[in-house]
Amino acid sequence: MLVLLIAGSLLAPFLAPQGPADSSLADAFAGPSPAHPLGMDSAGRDILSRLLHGGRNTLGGAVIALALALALGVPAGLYAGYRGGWFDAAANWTVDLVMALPAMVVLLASRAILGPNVWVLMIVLGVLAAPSFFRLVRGIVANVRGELYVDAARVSGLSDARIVARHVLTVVRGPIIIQTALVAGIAIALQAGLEFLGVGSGSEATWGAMLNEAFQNIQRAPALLLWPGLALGLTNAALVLLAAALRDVLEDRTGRQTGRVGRRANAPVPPAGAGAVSSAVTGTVPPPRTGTVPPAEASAVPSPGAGTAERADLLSLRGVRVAYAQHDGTDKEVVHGVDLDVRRGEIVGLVGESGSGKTQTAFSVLGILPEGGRLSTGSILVTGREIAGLAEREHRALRGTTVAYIPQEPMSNLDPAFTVGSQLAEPMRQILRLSRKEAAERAVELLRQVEIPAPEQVVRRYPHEISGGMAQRVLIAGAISCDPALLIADEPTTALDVRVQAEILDLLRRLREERGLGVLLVTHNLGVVADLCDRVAVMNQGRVVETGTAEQVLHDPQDPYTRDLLAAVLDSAPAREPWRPRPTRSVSA
Ligand SMILES: Nc1ncnc2c1ncn2[C@@H]1O[C@H](COP(=O)(O)OP(=O)(O)OP(=O)(O)O)[C@@H](O)[C@H]1O
Repeated sequence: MLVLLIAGSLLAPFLAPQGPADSSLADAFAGPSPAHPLGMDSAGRDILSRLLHGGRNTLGGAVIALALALALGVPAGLYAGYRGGWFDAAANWTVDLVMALPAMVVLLASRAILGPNVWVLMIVLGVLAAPSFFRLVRGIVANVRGELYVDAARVSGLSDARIVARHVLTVVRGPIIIQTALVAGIAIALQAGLEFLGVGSGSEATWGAMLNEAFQNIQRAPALLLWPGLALGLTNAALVLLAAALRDVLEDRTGRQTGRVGRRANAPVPPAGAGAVSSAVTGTVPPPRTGTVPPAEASAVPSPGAGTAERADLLSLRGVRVAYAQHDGTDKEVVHGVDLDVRRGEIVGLVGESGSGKTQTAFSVLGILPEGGRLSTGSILVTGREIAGLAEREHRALRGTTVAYIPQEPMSNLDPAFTVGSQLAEPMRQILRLSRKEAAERAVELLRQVEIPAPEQVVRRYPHEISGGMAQRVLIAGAISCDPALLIADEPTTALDVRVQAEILDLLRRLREERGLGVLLVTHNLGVVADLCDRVAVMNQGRVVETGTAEQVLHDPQDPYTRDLLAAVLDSAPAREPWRPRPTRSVSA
């Protein structure tokens, strides 16, 4: 539609039956005829000709306003955002000043001073619109400037111009295109508004001037309003749709690039207040952050070929397949029919190299597959109950109470705005319906259970006041707070130093013994498996290639992939002596 409107305006001299100002008073208000398909206006001018020529002026004016706004706003925003310093301060000050001016008043004043010329008004409008581009670009560039990859580019010797062209422009280009479409719509509407109010030049045909003229004759020939109104409405609608479509395309592209990391359940908790916070702490993992419930589980059906071997009492997967919908309408399967069992009181390691499908398998049990992902077929029994195909609401009720989750990065899963105690207490108040006092007491008790010294003080601390190891214990305390039967731990020790890792593994072992918990431990660390797990399932490329007791799999691997995995462990180096403090030596001269 935009292309049609623009082409019609550009080709106006060839398409229009006559000049926009040619009039024949005898034909005033004449209806449509073969020579004048849209009829004549109050001065006997051909409406079609005025519409086409008016498009030239209206759209041309908007192009001038836009070009000026872009030329002023974008380079200034790039420079200010990238360099900062005095230019940034001065530019921000100027922009604040311009934005504080009421646009309509400035336009009216400009007309009084510079004369009633529509092009001049569009130049003034361009200056007034430039700050919106400046702010948009400056904000994005200032963020990108702090990214590690920009530092890396600087360190590798790239010039500033090259860094801006390569790393910065690619990020701001999308928002600029969207903003351009929106500002174009605003420029057209403002210009038409000015003409309608009679503030424009009046001598040139524009859609606004046509509206003005039609409005003056609304009693006599209301149909005159139709054509300029339609042209303005369609142009603005087309621009808004274009902006929306561009945003969808560009967001989709960024989503595809970053979606996987962004949607991992161990990504930072969104700033959604205590509810979201507490869910991370309890292991009641929040639903996918994209805001849409995964269509996933609803369509899952136990596969006919699901294995028939005896199924474990706590967690039992048969023939579980996870697939992601692709943009071309096809499905990409990332987990291809996994069978897995965890019995009560058992710790099962799910091992495999990065990308082998461990997390996708765990997420399918938790019902938190990222957007686009779904459990396509398979059966998942949790404490004997089939949860494949469960609605999101029912799945949520299971999380925390029956299945709890311990994420990988403890610090990013605690909200810096709340104390440890309140983050632990909130879910217990909601799920277990404990009073504030009972929940606070139980939070202290839980911290004691996970061997945090002085728990009465720790509950009052904020996450930045505790260590990474302590934060992981807090998350474990949260995970067991609502007494689940199954813990799913995703690389729970990866972010911790070796000594703390060993303590956390001891803690998991003790919890299993005391509470009879079953644990599914997602890891690629075979040392952790050897230390902690009773049984192991080895995954490769979305399939379980070997299962067995930890002893069997680690000492007598049957599958070539497992053998490769074990061979890749650098264990031939002699173990270091345990660390001991050195005896103090006296230093003699
Ligand atoms: N949102 C997604 N869309 C499409 N494919 C995905 C998505 N998330 C993961 N995958 C694919 O699923 C496969 C398995 O990923 P998964 O996260 O389960 O691996 P993993 O074994 O847990 O690896 P890691 O140890 O690195 O976390 C990978 O090939 C990955 O590319």
